[in-house]
Amino acid sequence: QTGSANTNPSDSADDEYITSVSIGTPAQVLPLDFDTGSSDLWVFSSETPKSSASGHVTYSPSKSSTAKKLSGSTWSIEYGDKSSSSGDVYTDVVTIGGFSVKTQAVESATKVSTQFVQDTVISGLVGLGFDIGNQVSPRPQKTWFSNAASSLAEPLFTADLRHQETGSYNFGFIDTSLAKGTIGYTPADGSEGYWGFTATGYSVGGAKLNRNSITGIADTGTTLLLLPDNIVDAYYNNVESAQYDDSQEGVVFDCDEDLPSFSFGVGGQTITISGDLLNLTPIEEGSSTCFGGLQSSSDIGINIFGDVALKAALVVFDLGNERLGWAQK
Ligand SMILES: CSC[C@H](NC(=O)[C@H](Cc1ccccc1)OC(=O)N1CCC(N)CC1)C(=O)N[C@@H](CC1CCCCC1)[C@@H](O)COc1ccncc1
Repeated sequence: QTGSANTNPSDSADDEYITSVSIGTPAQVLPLDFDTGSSDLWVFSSETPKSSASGHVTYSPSKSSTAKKLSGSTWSIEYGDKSSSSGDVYTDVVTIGGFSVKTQAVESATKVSTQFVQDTVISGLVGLGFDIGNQVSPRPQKTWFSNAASSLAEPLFTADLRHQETGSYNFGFIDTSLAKGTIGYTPADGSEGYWGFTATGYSVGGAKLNRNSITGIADTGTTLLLLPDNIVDAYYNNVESAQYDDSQEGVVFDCDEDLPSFSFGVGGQTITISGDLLNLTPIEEGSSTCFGGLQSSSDIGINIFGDVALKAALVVFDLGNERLGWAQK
């Protein structure tokens, strides 16, 4: 069996990618953010304070004949951007891209932080990280993919995120036609719950790859490419107008600059992110100052190959072989 779901950028900055998910009987369809950087499936629900839930699609377990309360279970999660949510837990049928998991832990939010209240394009997250990262207590729950893996044709999924275009998450199969290059595989480290891996080197503007390895995570739930300061500096030294903007908390530059590409090596392949994928958006509507897609990871303590990097590739999250595959798109 397999599943295939379309995913769409949330706005002109490709800030988030939104995928429709069906929960319960009859199906309640919610727009969710698939996040390989976390391991909880949680949703805005009938238990979320009305003031917080306004503008969001919500899940009502009481309207689902297959919903069951997981009594005594609670959850609480905080993300890298300091957003947070918490609540209690139900199990229900969850269908993604035509594939159904009958008894999936659906974490219902009784509390959400301001960022989530304001972010009305999504009604929650589908964590696609490793089960060890699940935040339900007293008994941690499995992710939707972990529950699905044993019934899928192959225990893997692929992410094909695109700039201002519809992309896809495919489960149980690899559609190699989505990629131009060969898929290069490298071991994945799931010990922290993330999809950790090591890139073997990098280069700016099409130069030869150096051999400075970068250990980080492949994270669909993070917008930017977040790397060490020395790499960020080496990149922006090539951008005449680049400067650090305190209010934006990042490097900005003139929108009409021709940005160099950024390449990294992984699994014997070279993934090149074109300059225009690294020029995210004007810092404000109509501004001629743009915010960079490559920013520093120094205050997070972990390097993150987020959507800016993932958009350049077809990425295979291969749980069965504990490996990550990357192919140029
Ligand atoms: C340094 S992880 C920062 C990252 N959150 C982002 O990437 C957000 C995403 C967003 C949210 C709302 C509107 C627009 C964009 O976007 C930005 O932070 N930015 C984009 C816009 C830009 N102008 C400023 C910077 C993050 O916590 N991801 C987690 C999932 C995320 C949570 C928030 C909702 C969307 C999904 C997750 O994968 C990684 O969890 C951790 C990473 C490291 N240790 C702990 C947790």
